[in-house]
Amino acid sequence: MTAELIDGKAFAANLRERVGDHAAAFAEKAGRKAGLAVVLVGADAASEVYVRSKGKATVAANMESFEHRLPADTAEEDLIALVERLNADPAVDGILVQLPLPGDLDEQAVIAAIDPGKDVDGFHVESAGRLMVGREGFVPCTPLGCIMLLKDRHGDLSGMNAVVIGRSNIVGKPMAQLLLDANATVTIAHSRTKDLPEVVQRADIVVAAVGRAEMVKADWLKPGATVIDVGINRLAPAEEGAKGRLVGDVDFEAAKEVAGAITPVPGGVGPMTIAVLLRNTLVAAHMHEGLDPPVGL
Ligand SMILES: Nc1nc(=O)c2c([nH]1)NC[C@@H]1CN(c3ccc(C(=O)N[C@@H](CCC(=O)O)C(=O)O)cc3)C=[N+]21
Repeated sequence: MTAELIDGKAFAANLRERVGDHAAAFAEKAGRKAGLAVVLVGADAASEVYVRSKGKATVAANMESFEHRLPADTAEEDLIALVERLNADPAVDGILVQLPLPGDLDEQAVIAAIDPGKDVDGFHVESAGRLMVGREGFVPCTPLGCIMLLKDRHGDLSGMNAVVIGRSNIVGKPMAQLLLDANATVTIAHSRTKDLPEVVQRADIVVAAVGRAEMVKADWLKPGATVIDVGINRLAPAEEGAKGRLVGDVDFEAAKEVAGAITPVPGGVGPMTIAVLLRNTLVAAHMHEGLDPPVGL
């Protein structure tokens, strides 16, 4: 058996297209475009790539992109002062501070400075709290993208056994909450979990978000399971000067012979993250203008 590929890239392109249409309508109504500010501290090469592709996708979706690049040795108070300026700027609907932050900048302190109404990453404690208690708020982009893919494939997730591997604040924990809200039976596994293969064996849905290349093996999977691979790991290049291959947290080649459906890396969850970021920004813009957020995005 060969698993169906879950084409996150195509799903994301479709979502970006719909966001773009709604964003054009928003600009007509509001007399301004929705705006996303991205703050990059330091010059991490991978972060540069993400920030550039976010900027391009933002403009392509009829929104305004504001990029702020600060040196790696920026003082925390200066970074927070920038966030506060963006909070006060009516052209900015969403603020994303690219993580991880270099040096000993306190990520929690910086995120806490973001106006929760502009927290399109969903990383603020207010956003996390709202998600946990079931109130409206911004949901982190990667897990929201994953649940969109799962609902698209399965419709109703009620009663399904879901195993989330990883317990980060940005993926594992919100992912588990979203699955719980969808009435799945949820297990969160992590580095201290005993007999992970046995835990994964019971799962109808596996979400792998550990950040370890090809860690999840095919023979752990229940045949027919749906596998969402959040990992983006670059393997060491075979030859000098070459770029290493990008792989997920799942041993894809073997897993696709057991799974019912699986996301590839690249082209799976990654593109969804950016599409959902644009979606969240457009929702924020509607709220800032007192307009009803677009339905069905
Ligand atoms: N505050 C904050 N918010 C973030 O959302 C955030 C962040 N910090 N820091 C870095 C991570 C990483 N991230 C990705 C987004 C898109 C792809 C993506 O589109 N990946 C492509 C491949 C890209 C490639 O070739 O490197 C894919 O999977 O097909 C990957 C990773 C958002 N992040």
